[in-house]
Amino acid sequence: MISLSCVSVEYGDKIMPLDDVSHTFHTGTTAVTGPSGSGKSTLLRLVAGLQNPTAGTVEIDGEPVGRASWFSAGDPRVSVIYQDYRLVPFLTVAQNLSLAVEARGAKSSTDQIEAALARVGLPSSMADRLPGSMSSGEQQRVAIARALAVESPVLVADEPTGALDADNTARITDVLLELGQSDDLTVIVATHDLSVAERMDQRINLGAGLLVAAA
Ligand SMILES: Nc1ncnc2c1ncn2[C@@H]1O[C@H](COP(=O)(O)OP(=O)(O)OP(=O)(O)O)[C@@H](O)[C@H]1O
Repeated sequence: MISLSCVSVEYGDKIMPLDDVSHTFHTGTTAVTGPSGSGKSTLLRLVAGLQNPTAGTVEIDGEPVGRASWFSAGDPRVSVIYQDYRLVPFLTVAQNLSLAVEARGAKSSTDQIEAALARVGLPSSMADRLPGSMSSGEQQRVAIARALAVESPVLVADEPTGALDADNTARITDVLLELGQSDDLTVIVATHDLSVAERMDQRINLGAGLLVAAA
């Protein structure tokens, strides 16, 4: 359970995308929608511990999210998935996953990497491919597998289908839904795509600094 209590974020020039927002995210998938600039990415960064709120608190299971600093890669309980995948282009799929695991101070194994790939529907034969030789949808699956390999209970995905066609959007949405339903993960997805948002278990909408639960 992720709790935001009275959270505000103010940037310079009095830009205040989040103004005294409180919300609880439960296991399963939640879509965060709202117009461009409404604070969706800001909200995800707060949950991931990549940015501190100006006011208020963010907690995961009652423990504060790690304070963001130049020395921190964010809260280890949270993995971030980006629209542009952010895979290291000169490392194989397996090496990309190992790097993420080892950056968190753990040891990676072939079994663990193949299991993470299988959970997103990729065969182990893809482990030795370079990202550039894969389709956009496959690269996004690798990025999700990387997030799974580090075994974080929380996934935040910032426009994960923004660069994908309709078929791949549907497939990646299937993967995220499956992770929320069968793996008991808390998955928060910022999206402009209402076809993605509609399929999530819960939806919230941001606008004018406020957060409104959506149907
Ligand atoms: N580091 C920053 N410094 C100053 N202003 C910022 C910073 N980061 C975000 N903002 C501003 O805060 C507001 C919210 O930005 P954010 O990226 O969270 O919105 P968003 O809903 O994710 O937008 P989009 O859908 O276009 O990605 C915007 O007006 C943005 O310009």
